[in-house]
Amino acid sequence: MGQILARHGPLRLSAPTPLTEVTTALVADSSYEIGGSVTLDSFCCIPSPPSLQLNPFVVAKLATYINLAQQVLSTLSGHVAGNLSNNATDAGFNNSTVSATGFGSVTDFSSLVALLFSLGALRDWLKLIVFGGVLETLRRLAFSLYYKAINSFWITAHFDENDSSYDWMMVWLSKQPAWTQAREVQISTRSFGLNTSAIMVAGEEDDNNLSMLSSRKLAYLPSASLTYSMWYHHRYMLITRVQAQTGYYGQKEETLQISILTRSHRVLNELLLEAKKDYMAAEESSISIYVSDINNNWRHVASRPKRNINSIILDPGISELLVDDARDFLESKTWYAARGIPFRRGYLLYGAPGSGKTSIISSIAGELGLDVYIISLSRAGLDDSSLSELISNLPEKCVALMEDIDAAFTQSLNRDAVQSTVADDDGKPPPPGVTPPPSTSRLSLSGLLNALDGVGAQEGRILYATTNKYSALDEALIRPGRLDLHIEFKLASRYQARKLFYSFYLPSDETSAKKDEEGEKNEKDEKDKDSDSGYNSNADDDADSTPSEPEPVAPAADKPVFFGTSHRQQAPKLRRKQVAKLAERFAEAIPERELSMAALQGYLMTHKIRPHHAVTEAKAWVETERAARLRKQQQAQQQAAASSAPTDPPATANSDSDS
Ligand SMILES: Nc1ncnc2c1ncn2[C@@H]1O[C@H](COP(=O)(O)OP(=O)(O)OP(=O)(O)O)[C@@H](O)[C@H]1O
Repeated sequence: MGQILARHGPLRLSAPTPLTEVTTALVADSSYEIGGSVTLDSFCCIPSPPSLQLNPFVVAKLATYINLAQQVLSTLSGHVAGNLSNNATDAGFNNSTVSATGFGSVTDFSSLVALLFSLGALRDWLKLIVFGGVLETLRRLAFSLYYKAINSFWITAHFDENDSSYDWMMVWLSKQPAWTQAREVQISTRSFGLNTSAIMVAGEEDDNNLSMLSSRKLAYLPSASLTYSMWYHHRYMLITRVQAQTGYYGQKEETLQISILTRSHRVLNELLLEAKKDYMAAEESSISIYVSDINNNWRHVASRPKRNINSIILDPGISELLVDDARDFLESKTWYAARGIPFRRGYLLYGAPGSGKTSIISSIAGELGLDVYIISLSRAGLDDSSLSELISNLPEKCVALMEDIDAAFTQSLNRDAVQSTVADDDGKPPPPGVTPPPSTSRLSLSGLLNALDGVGAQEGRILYATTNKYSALDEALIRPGRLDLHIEFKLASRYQARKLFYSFYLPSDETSAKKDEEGEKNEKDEKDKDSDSGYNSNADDDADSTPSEPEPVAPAADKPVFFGTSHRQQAPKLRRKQVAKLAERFAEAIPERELSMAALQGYLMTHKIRPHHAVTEAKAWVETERAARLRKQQQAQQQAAASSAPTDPPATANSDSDS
C-alpha cells in the first residue's frame, strides 16, 4: 500500500493498482509529490525517494511507453504461455501446472524492471561481476604463463624488409627444398639484390632457351601471413612473413619471423651465417649499391658487376696509387687507434667530365670487396641533421660516394653565407650585376663539414668525392682529415688514347692473346677456335663478313632504317701487331689533353667493327669536335654578355610625351 501526496493531501490507492492508473491520476493533478512507498505489484515494492518532483509531460510520455511495453509483453507472454500449455498438454500436464510456474505473473514490465533493480538483485549482479572478473583475470594469467612457458623453448628472430639480413634470409629460404613440397607458396621473380641466378625453380637452369636464361628467375617463397614449418639441423622451425601497413599511401612493410625450437642461440647463429655466406658467394662478382630514402634509411637498390680496374685507362700510376692507398688504409686500424687519429679517409677526384672518376671508384670498391653508399647531396629534403644521420648510419667498412660535391650548393661553396655568389664552370664568381638564383638546398656547408668529421662521423669508411669545379670548393672542405688525397683527372692523353684503342680491338682474354701469338704460324686453325664475342670475324680487313651462301636480297624499301652500328655486326680479327700499328696512328691523330676519355670511347663505339676507319677518320672527327666546342663556348659567352648587360629603366609615359 502506498500513497501519493498531492498538493491538497494524499491520494489513496487500492493495492495492487496498475501503474497506468497511477500515472493517469498523477497527470490529472499537475502538482504533486510521491511519498512513502507505492505497491505496484503483489510481490515487489520499490522504496520511493522521500520527495520527488516530476514534470507532468514526462510522466504522461512515460505512461504511454509503459502502456505500449505492457501490451507487447502481455502479447508475447500469452504467445509463449500458449505454446507452453500446448507442449504441456502434449506431455500430459494440465494448464494449472503451467500457471503454477508463475510465468504469467511476470507480464507487468514495470515489475520486471523493479525485480531487476531490487536490492537483492543488485547484490547478485555485483557478485556476478566480481566472479566474472576474477575468472577472466585467471584465464589471462593462465594463458600468459602458458605462452611464457612455451616461448622459453623457442628462439624467435625478426628480419625487417629494409635490412640486408632480410635479403639473405629470403634468398636462403628460396633455396630450401621444403618449399617445393608446400601446398601454398608465393611465386616471386624478386632477385633480392642479386644479379646471379641464385634463386631458381628446379628445371629452369636446364632450359637452354636464351630468353629463359636471361629473364628474371622464378622462386618459391613462403606466402605472406601463413606460418610454415621446416627442419633445420634437426631443429623444428616456424617461418612467418608478417605484413603491416606503414600508413604511407597504404604501403605495406614486411617482417620475416623465424622461430626455432631450441634454447641455444648457436642454431640461430649457424642459420644466419649460412644465409649470409650463401648470399655473399652469389654476390661475389658484383658490388652492392645503397642509396638513402626520404626517412634517412639506407636501401639496397642494385648489385652491379665488378669492373676490372685495368679497363679504366688513366695516366700511369694513378689506379695503383688509389687502390694501394685504400687497401693500406683498411689494414691500418690499429695504427690510427694507437695515435688517436679518427679512422677515416677521404679522396677528392676532380677534373674533366667523362675522365673516369666514377668508374674508378666503383672499380676500387669491387677490388676491395666493399659496398658503395651513394650520398646524394641534392636529394630532396636533405638537410644538415639528415646528412649527419646518414653518415653516422654507414657501416664500418664501406665506400661512401658523394658525386659532384659542389652541386648541392647553387651558391659557391663558401662558408660566408652572406656572400651569395654563383660560381661559373671554373668555380669563379660571376661578374657583378648577375643575380644568383635562389638556393633550394637546405644543406649548409658547415653541416657538410660536421657530417664529414664531426663526432657522429662513421669510423672506417672511405669517402670519395668528385667534382668538376675544384676551385669552387671551400678550403675547409678539402683540408686533410676531410678529403686527404686530391687527384686530378685530366682530359685524354695520347697514351690513354692508344691504350683505349688496344682495349677495343684486341681480344681481351689470355687464351686469345696466346693464340694470337701462335696465329702467325697457324692462321687457319686460329680462325676456328677464337670466340671473343663481338670481335670474332674472319677477315683481316674492315670488310664485312660475306656469307658463303648468297641469301635472298630484300627490296631496299623493306630494309629497316637506322643510324649507328648494329651490335650483331662483327669486327675483323686483327693480330697484335696490326692493332699496335693502328693504335699508334690513332694516338697521333688525337690531340693531347683536348678530348675526354668518354668522348673517345663514344667515337670508337661508332667504329666498333671498323678499326681502320676509326684511324683514318679520327682527324676529321677531332676537327668536328673542336668546331662544336667552339660553338658552345661562343654561345656561353653571348649568354653571359646578355645577362650581364645593364638593363635600361623602362621609359615612362611622361617622358614619351615630353619627347
Ligand atoms: N679513363 C677511362 N678509361 C676508360 N673508360 C673511361 C675513362 N674515362 C671515362 N671512361 C668512360 O666514359 C664513361 C663516363 O665515365 P665516368 O662516369 O667515370 O666519368 P666521370 O669522370 O665520372 O664523369 P663526370 O665528371 O661527368 O661524372 C664511362 O662509360 C667510362 O667507361
